[in-house]
Amino acid sequence: MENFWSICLSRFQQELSAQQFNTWIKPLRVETGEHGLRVLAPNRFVQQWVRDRFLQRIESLAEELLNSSGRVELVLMDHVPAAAKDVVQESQPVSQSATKPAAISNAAKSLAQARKHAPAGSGLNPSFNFDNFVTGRANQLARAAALQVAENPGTAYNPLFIYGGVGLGKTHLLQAIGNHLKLQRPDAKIRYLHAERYVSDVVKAYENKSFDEFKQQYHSLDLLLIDDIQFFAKKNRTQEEFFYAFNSLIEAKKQIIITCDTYPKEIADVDERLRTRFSWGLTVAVEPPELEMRVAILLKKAEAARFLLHEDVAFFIAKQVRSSVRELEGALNRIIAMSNFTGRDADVNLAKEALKDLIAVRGRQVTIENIQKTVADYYKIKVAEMYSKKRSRNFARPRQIAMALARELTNHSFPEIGEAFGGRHHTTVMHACDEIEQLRQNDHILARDIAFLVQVIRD
Ligand SMILES: Nc1ncnc2c1ncn2[C@@H]1O[C@H](COP(=O)(O)OP(=O)(O)OP(=O)(O)O)[C@@H](O)[C@H]1O
Repeated sequence: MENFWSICLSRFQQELSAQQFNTWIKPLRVETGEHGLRVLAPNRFVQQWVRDRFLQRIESLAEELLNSSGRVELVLMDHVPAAAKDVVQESQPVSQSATKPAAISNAAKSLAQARKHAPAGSGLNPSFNFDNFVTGRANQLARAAALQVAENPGTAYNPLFIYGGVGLGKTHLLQAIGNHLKLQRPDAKIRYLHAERYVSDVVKAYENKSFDEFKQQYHSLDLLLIDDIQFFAKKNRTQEEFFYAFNSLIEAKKQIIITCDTYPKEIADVDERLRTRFSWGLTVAVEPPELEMRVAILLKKAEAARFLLHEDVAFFIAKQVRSSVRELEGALNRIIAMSNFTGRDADVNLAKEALKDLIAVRGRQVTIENIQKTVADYYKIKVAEMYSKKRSRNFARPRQIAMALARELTNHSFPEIGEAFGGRHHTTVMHACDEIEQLRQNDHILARDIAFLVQVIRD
């Protein structure tokens, strides 16, 4: 079953955007049910969404890979007593087994009871915790702050704002905080949600004229964990509601933790008063992990999957996949799947084969031209300024960054890079590389920009 699911995950990863994959597919779990495959969703929202959009695909994968009839149950994962769980399956007609109406209504009652007495729907996924979060230079500050907040919610840093590129562990940390507090204080009202979910809750409250209920739900939390807040862009009504929720929670010394793909001041199309508030507490970055940390992550993930990963293979993967931990996981899953299906030992040759598309794409994509274009786009200047002699800082700095990235991400020599930048002398390129390296150490915004550019260039 584990093999089947890891293949499904890598298929979905290829077919969906990172955002969709992360939000809808990643939180699912699978097990063997009475009638075949059973997929568990962490909450009703995910359940509904997956049923509407992805269930058919999961069924066709089950048919293809497991030779099964393709029937898949889709049920809720947690907080639901056994009797009530049946109702969830029955009332959402994914499972076809018949239950008498009286049994349904009894079980429905117990579900309602369970909901009433359970802490506010948490949206937490217990598989993300501090123990399985690998720490290194790239994330040690973020982890320390997260742990501190999990230990002292509402008093340490409020809000805690975690930002960084895609697939670098922001959601993992957010969930780890929720799970940690849940263990310490089982009665705490904790809610994890993706910003898109908040937007859709606002829309629903609007449609149903149920803002009082909406407010009651959010303003009474002890811990609000909200993921990918950049999704609030241009959603004015959502921003307004969040502004009230934010003020009310902070005033009551309830903890808020926010993740975002960028630094608070730079979130596009979000009201200034919210952006300012996001920086009230502590803002911490997660950066792409360095080589040794990538290896450590791979070894940890392999161990969790009970797969023997040789260290040389881990180094091989870590050298190929540099930008995000999600990609690292995807690469590892491919290798595990290939090794399990062919019965071959997972050595470097097998890894090369399993990752050959990825290696080919990477090799093709990273060119000096691509770097120049990406950096120019990012800084909103013309690509021609990469070759021009203009010395104004607006052009010179992006040009230097592009040179440094060309050195870092391609095998070109200093003279070749100089040539590609309008025939500059190789010492100019060397100087640019040194200067950018210095700046990266001291200017965290620039370091963040460069980390982002590296991800885009490699993707
Ligand atoms: N330091 C780490 N140790 C162990 N696993 C990690 C680490 N960082 C990330 N991961 C894993 O990588 C995957 C992607 O991480 P996560 O979803 O938290 O990224 P993210 O930063 O929230 O991405 P996005 O911006 O796309 O939402 C997850 O499975 C997570 O468990």
